[in-house]
Parts: sequence; C-alpha cells; structure tokens
Amino acid sequence: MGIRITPSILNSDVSDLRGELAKIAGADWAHVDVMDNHFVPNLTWGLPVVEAILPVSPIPLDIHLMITDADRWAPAYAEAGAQSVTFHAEAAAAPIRLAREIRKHGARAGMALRPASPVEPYVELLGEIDMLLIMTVEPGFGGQSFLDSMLPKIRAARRAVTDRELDLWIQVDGGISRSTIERAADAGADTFVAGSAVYGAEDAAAEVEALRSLAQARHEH
Ligand SMILES: O=C(CO)[C@H](O)[C@H](O)COP(=O)(O)O
Ligand SMILES: [Fe+2]
Repeated sequence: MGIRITPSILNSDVSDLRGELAKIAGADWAHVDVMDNHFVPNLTWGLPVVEAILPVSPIPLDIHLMITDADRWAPAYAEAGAQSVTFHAEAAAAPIRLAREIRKHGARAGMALRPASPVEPYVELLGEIDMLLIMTVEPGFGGQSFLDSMLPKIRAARRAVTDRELDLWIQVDGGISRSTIERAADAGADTFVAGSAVYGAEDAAAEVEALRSLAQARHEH
C-alpha cells in the first residue's frame, strides 16, 4: 500500500505562500483548508487564492472544503486544476452527484467526515469516491491534539475498503505528528495531512521525510 504525505499550509507563513510551498516540494500534495465561517468557526481563503497558488506550487493541490454549500463550489476547484477536491459529507446535499462532477473535471473526489459522523451510513457510496478523509480533530483550526477516539473509525473504514476491494485512499487530518502517525497508519490510514508538525519544524522538508518513513515502516510491518 502506498503512503502519501500531504502537508497543510494552514499554519504556514501566508505572507509567503510561494516560499512555503517550495519547502514541501518533496511531499505528495499540498493540503489547502478552505473555511467559510459557517461550516466551521474560522475563515481562510477561497477559489481566487487557490487559482493564484496552483501555477506556483511544485506539487499538486489537495483541497479540503470546510464550507456549507459544497455542491455549489467544489466543482470549480476541480475545474481550476486542483488534483484532489474533498467535500464534507455533512455539507453535501447530493454527494454522489457531486463526486461524479468533481471526477468529470479530472480531479480525484474526496469525502470528509467530522469526528461525530460515523462511516457506516456512507459505506455504499465509497465506490463513488477516490479518498475518504477522516477528521482526527474537530475541523476549524490547526494545532489541535489528535483524537485517539477516531482510531476505531479508521479501522472500520479500512475494513469496508478491503471487503469491497475498493481503490480508495484513507486520509487522516488533524494532530498528525511523529508521535501519532504510526497509530493512524496501524489503523489503516495511508494518506496523512500534517500542518503544524511540518511548518513548526526547523526543517519542513526533513519533517515530511521523517513522517513518511514512520508511516511506511508501519505499512511494511
Ligand atoms: O483541516 C484542518 C483543520 O480543520 C487542517 O488540515 C489540520 O488541522 C492541519 O493542522 P494540524 O496538523 O496542525 O492539526
Ligand atoms: Fe484539512
């Protein structure tokens, strides 16, 4: 099973996004958290900023939409050229139609679950998406502690994917660091967002590689 490290630029130096993206050129995707102050109590950036950084990013963009009107906005991010667009299941009126529309624009479709949302109601639509994002903190802010209570949900998602022989990536987001990534990998995650761990490190590039080695070692176990 492949491993992907997708650092979040949420807590990077936003006055120099080009420079901050250059630091993570060795990662797989740059994770971009879009917040609307409705779905979550925080406001970040939207389509114009994503369009501005797409041509200067050395790696593809992974958009995490924490917005209420996902059906209306998600396809535009795919059309703009993001490689992956993830909407929240709780915010999508028609998740299957939305996933198909994202894929139609050539992007991978992701669906995210808040900590309070179980995976079971969604197992039948897993075949329609390319990635399931399991939030391991309450969405809204970087720098929070990893919720160990999400480990059973990651395991349940991995079982559902294995049982159905799906080609679906399982991403975890929130509180991923050297001290938590192995637990998430053991539970079945294969794609790891890390914000403060990467941008708070002395050497962001080295931190990406350290996280990658730890996760890879668990999957080879
Ligand atoms: O979606 C998010 C918050 O809602 C962020 O991607 C996440 O919190 C990353 O930051 P950190 O690794 O510091 O937890
Ligand atoms: Fe995120």
